[in-house]
Amino acid sequence: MKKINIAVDGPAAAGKSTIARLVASELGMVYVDTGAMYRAITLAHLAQPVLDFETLVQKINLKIVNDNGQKIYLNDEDVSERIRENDVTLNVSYVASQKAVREKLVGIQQELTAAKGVVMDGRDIGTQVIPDAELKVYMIASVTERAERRLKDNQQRGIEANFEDLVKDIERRDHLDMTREISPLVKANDAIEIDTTGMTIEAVKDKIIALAREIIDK
Ligand SMILES: Nc1ncnc2c1ncn2[C@@H]1O[C@H](COP(=O)(O)OP(=O)(O)OP(=O)(O)O)[C@@H](O)[C@H]1O
Ligand SMILES: Nc1ccn([C@@H]2O[C@H](COP(=O)(O)O)[C@@H](O)[C@H]2O)c(=O)n1
Repeated sequence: MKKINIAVDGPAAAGKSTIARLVASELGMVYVDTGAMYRAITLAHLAQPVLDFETLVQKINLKIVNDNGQKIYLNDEDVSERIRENDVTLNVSYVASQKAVREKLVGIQQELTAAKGVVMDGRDIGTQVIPDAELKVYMIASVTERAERRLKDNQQRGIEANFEDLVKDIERRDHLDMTREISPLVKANDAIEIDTTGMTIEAVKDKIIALAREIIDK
């Protein structure tokens, strides 16, 4: 069976991580959520806001563990849930726009994908991290559907949220991610766009599995 990498990019709350995790599990591939890595560095920044980013990224110890989903450790502390809280979400796009942060994380992400067999989701995977990925998906959904999904998410996590604020935050983060100077969120020329508005999780997962199998089983 041919080993491939799958890049899944798209705006906030489009469904990337959920689907990428399911696709990786069904195909026996490794799943990497790169947003969690930017969120972990944001958490470190919030703890030491005066530290410059070049020093911060050298000082911190980031560890990703694939154990039936992905866990992320910052200086040996499991921060997988903490990074989803509102203070991190409000600051992550700013931190992710920093050159030193992107250089550090893209380097780690490229090491993780060098041996193939990875489903990686984020904003710049198909354009910057693994431009040679055998399959690239650009996942979108309407802002209202994405806000509804994130609202349910946050409620399940016990994170305070309301629909109108989520619409604003999603639009804010999309704008920041799409207009930043370094590695903006943009659909790769060879990416397949999937609009998941109104699609079930299962239907989206099956669509990507079918696309992947066309390549793997060639
Ligand atoms: N097709 C779908 N239909 C309904 N709900 C979905 C669908 N895809 C994902 N979801 C739900 O939407 C929420 C957000 O999905 P997910 O976190 O995977 O999005 P994301 O694109 O990775 O977001 P972010 O980039 O902000 O981390 C999750 O609760 C997930 O279960
Ligand atoms: N490859 C990536 C992944 C994420 N980001 C930035 O992190 C923010 C949080 O990502 P989520 O997937 O957890 O929403 C995102 O809004 C981006 O600003 C990135 O720059 N590159």
